[in-house]
Amino acid sequence: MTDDVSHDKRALRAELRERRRICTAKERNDSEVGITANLIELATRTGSTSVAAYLSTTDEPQTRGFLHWASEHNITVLLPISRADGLLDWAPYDGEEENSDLIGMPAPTSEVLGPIAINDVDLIIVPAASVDRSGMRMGWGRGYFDKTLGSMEAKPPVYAVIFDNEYVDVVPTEVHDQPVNGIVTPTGIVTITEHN
Ligand SMILES: Nc1nc2c(c(=O)[nH]1)N(C=O)[C@@H](CNc1ccc(C(=O)N[C@@H](CCC(=O)O)C(=O)O)cc1)CN2
Ligand SMILES: Nc1ncnc2c1ncn2[C@@H]1O[C@H](COP(=O)(O)OP(=O)(O)OP(=O)(O)O)[C@@H](O)[C@H]1O
Repeated sequence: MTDDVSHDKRALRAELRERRRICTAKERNDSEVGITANLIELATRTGSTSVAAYLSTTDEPQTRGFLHWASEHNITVLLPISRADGLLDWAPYDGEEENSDLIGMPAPTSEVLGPIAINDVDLIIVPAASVDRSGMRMGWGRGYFDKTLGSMEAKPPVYAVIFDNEYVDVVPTEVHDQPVNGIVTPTGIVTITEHN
């Protein structure tokens, strides 16, 4: 059973990865404007003063416009750094130079805080490959966010950032998968009530 699900996830990820890869420059630009505006709206609406987010790669929904806005509005943003043990370290966004972490994701070069630093934020913005209408999230396949979210006792709102076509009826799920409270796309914010 689980093998079928992980096969389904892999196939779906490959398809979504390819769709992101073939996006045109114009599509990327247009989506960045919307994503930034909607992330700002979400942070404002939730009155967040401290947010966990991520440094996007070229193919992901772009987060840097939001990060820049947050730093200008005295909102602390923590960014993940992948660790070999499957947990995430966190480090504050400082607009300075970036590095690559051990799996080649962009990572901050500021002071490294341990995995529990995320417990203090008001809002968590996560990357995802796809989210379904019940809030189940499928990530990129290393379980980093499932472990992180699954280990938190009191979770603030968790929103995944995806493109509109990645919000689907159902994603394949396994027992360890953690749901999100909503999604942010280039065209809007959807809050999902089921599960939460
Ligand atoms: N910008 C960004 N930073 C992030 C994440 C992210 O998704 N985006 N992460 C979120 O967790 C963590 C890194 N997670 C990753 C998870 C998988 C792969 C990866 O290369 N996956 C394979 C597919 C594996 C499969 O299909 O089973 C691949 O894409 O080829 C890379 C990073 C931490 N930092
Ligand atoms: N809470 C957990 N404890 C231990 N292992 C876990 C946990 N969550 C996920 N895993 C393991 O991580 C691997 C990847 O899981 P999955 O395919 O659900 O990742 P994902 O949700 O796509 O990734 P991510 O959360 O990094 O974006 C699986 O082998 C799974 O067994």
